[in-house]
Amino acid sequence: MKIGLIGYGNIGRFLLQSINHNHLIKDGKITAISGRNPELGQKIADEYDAEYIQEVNQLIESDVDLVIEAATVEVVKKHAAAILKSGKDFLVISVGALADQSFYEQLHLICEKFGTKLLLPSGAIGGLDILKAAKSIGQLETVSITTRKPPKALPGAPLDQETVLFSGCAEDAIQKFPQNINVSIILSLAGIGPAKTAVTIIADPKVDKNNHTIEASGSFGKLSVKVENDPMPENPKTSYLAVLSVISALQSKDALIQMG
Ligand SMILES: NC(=O)C1=CN([C@@H]2O[C@H](COP(=O)(O)OP(=O)(O)OC[C@H]3O[C@@H](n4cnc5c(N)ncnc54)[C@H](O)[C@@H]3O)[C@@H](O)[C@H]2O)C=CC1
Ligand SMILES: O=C([O-])CC(=O)C(=O)O
Repeated sequence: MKIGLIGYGNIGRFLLQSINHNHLIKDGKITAISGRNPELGQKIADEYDAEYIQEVNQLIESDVDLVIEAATVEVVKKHAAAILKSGKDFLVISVGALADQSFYEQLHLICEKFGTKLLLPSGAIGGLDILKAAKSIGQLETVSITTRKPPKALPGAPLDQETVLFSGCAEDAIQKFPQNINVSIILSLAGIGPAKTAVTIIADPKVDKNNHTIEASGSFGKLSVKVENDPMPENPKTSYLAVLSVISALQSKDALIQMG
């Protein structure tokens, strides 16, 4: 499997190391990378024996079988449709892009028509299988996520006191924190949607991990899951579990939610 990668930041670099150097994906190799900084891109491409392609449009025309996005919500919004129409599967980590229901449905139709898959790994959270089961024929009534991170992991957070930065629905949370609360959107997709999923974001100088607590209730009973994530060494905003979920999705060529 030839893989194209968009973004060579924290997650992208970890994937290059895991896949191209440590051979963690059987028969898989990142053969092309695309990103905004050509000088750095070429250097990283050389280091990992890949081709540097500046424009995503050219990556779409290349011979890769699967594209991984490890960049931003905006990149997904801009390129998802064209990637899936080109016959390539698309694995998205900035799942916040799918908060817009009409965009999500549009991609679903493209996947059906072009026989491609949108792969959405569980990212920095878990427990989504329970939500999916709970709503299969039962009633899933409430779903919430409380994210508690160190101030340095959240934009605009005061450094010295516990502060609630956001309280509202996932749809609004991802607008305000597009780099920090993608987890609320994968949770919404597995559960009751971004308008009904409750989100609280707390900056807490007393914690050193990225904590996510998910609570849900419905005809199945009640759910409570807390994950205390170690941050990535080079980007405290991102939890290590997020990149592990990408590796896991690639290893099984599967993901929690698949369209198409
Ligand atoms: N689903 C989840 O649970 C999680 C999702 N994320 C999301 O994953 C994404 C990547 O995270 P990190 O690697 O930690 O971030 P990062 O900031 O270390 O790397 C992102 C890279 O994307 C590049 N980039 C920005 N705009 C681009 C464009 N238009 N075209 C190509 N490259 C572009 C940047 O230059 C940077 O190198 C972020 O959107 C982050 O919010 C992060 C953690 C958990
Ligand atoms: O990595 C995390 O803990 C969560 C995160 O940044 C996101 O969902 O965007």
